[in-house]
Amino acid sequence: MSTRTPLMAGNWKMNLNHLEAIAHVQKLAFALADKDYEAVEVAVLPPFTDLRSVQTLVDGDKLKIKYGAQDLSAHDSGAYTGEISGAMLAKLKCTYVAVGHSERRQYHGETDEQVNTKVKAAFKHDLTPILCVGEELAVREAGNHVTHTLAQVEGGLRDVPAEQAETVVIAYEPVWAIGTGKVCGAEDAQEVCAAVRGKIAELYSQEVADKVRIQYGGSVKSGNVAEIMAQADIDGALVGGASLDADEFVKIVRFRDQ
Ligand SMILES: O=C[C@H](O)COP(=O)(O)O
Repeated sequence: MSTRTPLMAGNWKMNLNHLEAIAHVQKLAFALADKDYEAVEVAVLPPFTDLRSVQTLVDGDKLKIKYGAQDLSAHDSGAYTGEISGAMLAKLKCTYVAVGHSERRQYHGETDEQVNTKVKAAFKHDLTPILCVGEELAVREAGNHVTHTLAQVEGGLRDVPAEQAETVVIAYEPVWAIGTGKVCGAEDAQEVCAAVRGKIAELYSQEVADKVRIQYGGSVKSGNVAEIMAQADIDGALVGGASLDADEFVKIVRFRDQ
């Protein structure tokens, strides 16, 4: 296990309205204790429409849980119907924003160039991007998963300076393991996460690479999280389905007890 502070982030995707979000975060806050936050950084990524409610709750009750968005616009403001800017997310005191999630790449055709622009937009507004990368099944079966994923890392971080890059979070999510119940074996996940760290060392320096947190995502549950977190280059999890169950997400945060 690494010495970097693990980040357990719940990506709610398009689930939980703002009232459900309040109840869910209250449940998490009730269950999590100071010792949990000392060991692990805990974050939730609710839908945009929940963020103001989550902010109000976190501020009002001085909760230690962090939150962020699932996407942001590459633009700061203007005629971009339906988009949400980094400035708007910063105003809501978001800490994180997911960028380039495979569902954005798949359903919205996001390219590495667009993802790169969004990574820069996040940094511009002092948000920490969670840069999502990972291969589809056919790529894995062809044995090209490492090359494919490293190209996404390089594309996503293009022209990002070292002082920003060292704060980025990379989420390695093999697409075939997302929401399918098929977990990438811990050693297979480690292979790619180690290669991602190596790529960051090559692009920047070993010092930068040692600081970057790399999450695994794809059917993470309380039953498999400990094995995943035991890998040297895995510093947390980006949890989809299992993060919608507060008790299960708390167990994932407490992976050391599993
Ligand atoms: O962002 C989270 C990932 O897409 C993983 O989702 P999942 O845990 O439902 O497989």
